[in-house]
Amino acid sequence: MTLIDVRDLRKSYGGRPVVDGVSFAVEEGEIFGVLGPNGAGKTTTVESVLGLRVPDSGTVRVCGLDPFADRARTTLVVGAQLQESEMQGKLTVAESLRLFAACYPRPADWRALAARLGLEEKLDTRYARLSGGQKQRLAIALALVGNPRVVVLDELTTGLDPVARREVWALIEDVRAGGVTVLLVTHFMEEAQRLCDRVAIFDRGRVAALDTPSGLVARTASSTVISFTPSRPLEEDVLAALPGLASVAHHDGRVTLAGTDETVNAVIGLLARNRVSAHQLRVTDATLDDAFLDLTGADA
Ligand SMILES: Nc1ncnc2c1ncn2[C@@H]1O[C@H](COP(=O)(O)OP(=O)(O)OP(=O)(O)O)[C@@H](O)[C@H]1O
Repeated sequence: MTLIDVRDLRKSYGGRPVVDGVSFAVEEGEIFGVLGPNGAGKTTTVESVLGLRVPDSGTVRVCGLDPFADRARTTLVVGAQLQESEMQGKLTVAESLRLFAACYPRPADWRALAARLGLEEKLDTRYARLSGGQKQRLAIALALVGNPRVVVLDELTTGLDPVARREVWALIEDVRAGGVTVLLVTHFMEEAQRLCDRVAIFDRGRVAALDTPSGLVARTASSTVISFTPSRPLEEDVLAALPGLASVAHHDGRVTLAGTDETVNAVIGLLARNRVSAHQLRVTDATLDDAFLDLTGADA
């Protein structure tokens, strides 16, 4: 069942299109990632899904509701952690969670949620006194406290340390196991690769590619990376003639080739024929990072 349906969404600011015909559908129980360079239109899109921005044209449905026209009902089924949010500085963590829980007919147990997000020691701390990472955890807890069917998380783990980031990933996996559908905007490739069932890569207001993380990686010209230190230098034109080769790099006597399985087999044959031994030969799969760069020509 489709829970988020976005069709031909368009939005311009000052005559400049920033979302330029975006379409995608998120199925129930999915963790759907939205990736893209800065300014690609990700936040504008997800805030349209939340009914916080009015698109110029196109349609958005969340759990069958129009999030703008049906704002009140939408807020009961959709939780959100926005890229930037602020609570009243004097409210404590417990007060914020109680306040939000009171807005929903079927709230989660906010104490358990606070504990899960490592906030139990901070329940009596005022918002203004929380660290950036603690504010971020509270924002995630507030997104989940209404027991939503869909949760939209914009830069979920920005500002969290690596340990906290992994804890939050485990929490999101639990949330999904509980049947919640997740729309996740992220700049962290590892996060997308680890958590997301499917990913839409945004580029200049459009969806440049939409697939599973492994499907996106498989599409890159350089799906395999081979690196080794040859016992003697190999001729550049011989390397350049390798089948399936996407790129060659040299660093400190080490050769790094990006290519395909065919390239790996050809390199092994080449080394054997030339009686060149390869020290520390490594063959690794390309990552979502490589796919992202291939598709957008930009860094995340
Ligand atoms: N309210 C606004 N008024 C004018 N321009 C805006 C407004 N909101 C966003 N933009 C512009 O729209 C473009 C897309 O912004 P958006 O925040 O959707 O991108 P993003 O992909 O989420 O970027 P980031 O990764 O940096 O968060 C940007 O160029 C931004 O400057």
